[in-house]
Amino acid sequence: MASRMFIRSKSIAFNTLRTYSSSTKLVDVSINDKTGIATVTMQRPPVNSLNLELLTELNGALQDLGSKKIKGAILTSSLKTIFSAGLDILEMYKPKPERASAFWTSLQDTWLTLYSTPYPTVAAINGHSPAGGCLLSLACEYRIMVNNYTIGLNETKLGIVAPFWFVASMKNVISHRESELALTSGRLYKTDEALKVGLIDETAENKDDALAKAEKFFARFDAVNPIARLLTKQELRGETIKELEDRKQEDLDRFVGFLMLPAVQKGLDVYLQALKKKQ
Ligand SMILES: CC/C=C\C/C=C\C/C=C\C/C=C/C(=O)SCCNC(=O)CCNC(=O)[C@H](O)C(C)(C)COP(=O)(O)OP(=O)(O)OC[C@H]1O[C@@H](n2cnc3c(N)ncnc32)[C@H](O)[C@@H]1OP(=O)(O)O
Repeated sequence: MASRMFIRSKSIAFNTLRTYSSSTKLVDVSINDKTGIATVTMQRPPVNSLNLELLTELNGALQDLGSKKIKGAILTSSLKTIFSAGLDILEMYKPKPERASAFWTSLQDTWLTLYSTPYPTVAAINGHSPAGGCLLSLACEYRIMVNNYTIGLNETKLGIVAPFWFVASMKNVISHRESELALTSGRLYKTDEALKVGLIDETAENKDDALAKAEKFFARFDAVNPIARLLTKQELRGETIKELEDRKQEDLDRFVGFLMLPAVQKGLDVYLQALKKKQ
């Protein structure tokens, strides 16, 4: 990507641990030379809502890492209290059909990339993570969440329906029963509740603690053959990936068609007004 800036800073004393860094406006990537761990940071204030541009940059960054020799990648946020507020509602509210198509395709592609990375992935969830934010976390292999935030697929609360691959992502992590209860009611779990049902794997005191715990997770693979690890991951995730690949166009058509329904637009309008009135 033309706007991407590559910096190699081996000789800079204060930055010796970040020998590779690639930063776009919305996504920062740094690779720690000592540990081989990449940190991918979403940085779209105020809430890291996922719009076309953020998703495109995120997908590009995750794909670039596939060609590097890294031990693993951590997905996190630059914001103090929010991992990601999910899909940018403004991409769905009164959308132009071409923009809505490009937006949804970029979400499908980002999920496909993240769900199938050759390198291990951890979501360091350092803030609230509703809906699309939860989806990104679910696409990682391991989730570590800072205390006192919320996470879940709350789509029904917006009057919208989580597509089949959102549901599959959830069901591949927590039980079918718990998924049904959570998705139909649009439940957002607090960090400790998410741990109890297995939606997250560990809790953390703060972001630094989450990053340190992520490093320990990657260390589990020190004695594991990387090809065996990857083939096992593919075996476990392949069916879900194939289903979206096979039904990509159908899923896109459903999304765009769904957005054009007056009742859906009305629901989004009410939700947006409620968000604004909150202050
Ligand atoms: C059959 C099926 C076929 C097709 C399916 C069709 C449709 C399904 C499609 C998609 C699934 C959708 C997935 C999603 O991700 S929808 C988004 C869900 N997200 C949320 O519900 C989160 C909403 N936000 C919040 O709860 C809070 O903002 C949050 C807890 C994240 C942060 O709270 P805080 O108090 O720190 O900030 P706020 O003052 O609330 O927000 C600041 C600012 O940001 C705006 N905002 C917040 N979230 C979003 C968002 N997701 N998109 C756009 N804008 C957002 C908020 O309005 C404030 O704006 P302003 O007042 O102008 O400052």
